[in-house]
Amino acid sequence: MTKIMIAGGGTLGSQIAWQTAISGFKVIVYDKNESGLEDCKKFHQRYARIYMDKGSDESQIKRAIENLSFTTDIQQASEYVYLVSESVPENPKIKAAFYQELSKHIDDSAIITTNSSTLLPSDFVEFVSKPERFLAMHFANYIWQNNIAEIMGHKSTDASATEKTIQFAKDIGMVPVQLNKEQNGYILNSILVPFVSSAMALVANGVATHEDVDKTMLVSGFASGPFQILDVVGLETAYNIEHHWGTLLNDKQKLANAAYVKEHYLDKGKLGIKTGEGFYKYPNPKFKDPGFLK
Ligand SMILES: NC(=O)c1ccc[n+]([C@@H]2O[C@H](COP(=O)([O-])OP(=O)(O)OC[C@H]3O[C@@H](n4cnc5c(N)ncnc54)[C@H](O)[C@@H]3O)[C@@H](O)[C@H]2O)c1
Repeated sequence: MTKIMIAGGGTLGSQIAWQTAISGFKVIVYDKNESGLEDCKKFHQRYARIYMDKGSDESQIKRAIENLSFTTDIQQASEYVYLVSESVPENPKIKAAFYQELSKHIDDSAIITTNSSTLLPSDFVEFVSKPERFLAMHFANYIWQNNIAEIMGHKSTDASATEKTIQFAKDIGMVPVQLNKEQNGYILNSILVPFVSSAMALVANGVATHEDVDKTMLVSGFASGPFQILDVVGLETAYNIEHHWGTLLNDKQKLANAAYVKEHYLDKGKLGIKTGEGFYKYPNPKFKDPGFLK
């Protein structure tokens, strides 16, 4: 059976792993931290319930669980792998170190994909052993309903690696969209990141509360408010993006957004839905109150 390696078992890696396993592939989740693997297994219990609510039967759930294995050993994870999907933190140093380590163990025939939200495959090309088999395959949070896969190569990605990645995306139930050239943030995050970043600026600058920002967008016809989205994304990832791009572009507002999120949320262990609290408290966030939009 075709074996897929998911690197990083956090918010997105856990979802890609589950979706891949329930689609019939053997999946090994590699995480540097034992706690990352434990969290991943807990996320999977939640996804099992969500998928059953969406119509999966018990035998499909059982098969997904049987298809999944977990390790902190990158050498073991790399054996006989057809495709790697990387979801380690949105931090260039961490990703570069991961690719350097992976390159020591992975077979030359494997396709290697990054799920980075805003970085480019060409940022990491020097750290992978076979650049021609390296590209981005970017998923969206809540993979079971937001089933997009943005496929984006760099200048020397082989057409055959791209085609195989598109086929894999289809095989796991995604709608693949191929970009014509590299773009930080692909299509989705080229639009979404400025949206949530502007919302963070309003709150960090004391213009409005996060609740009033969300209320404004919801009453104006948006399906979700930016702070609802940020809690789903996870505030560590939001912080990493604002901090990285703020530093690189010398963008003081992005750095102020990052500092605000760190002080008020990360330092207090409030990382979003995954820890039960971010901008809102779960399972009964304020935006679910009947009077929220009044
Ligand atoms: N959260 C989202 O909504 C979202 C959506 C699309 C893409 N992404 C991208 O996916 C990637 C992961 O984001 P996330 O939100 O899942 O992060 P996360 O913080 O929830 O999970 C990261 C996981 O990686 C593990 N890890 C840390 N260093 C590692 C290493 N060197 N090797 C292996 N594992 C390591 C951590 O233990 C953790 O389990 C980022 O590049 C992010 O931009 C995130």
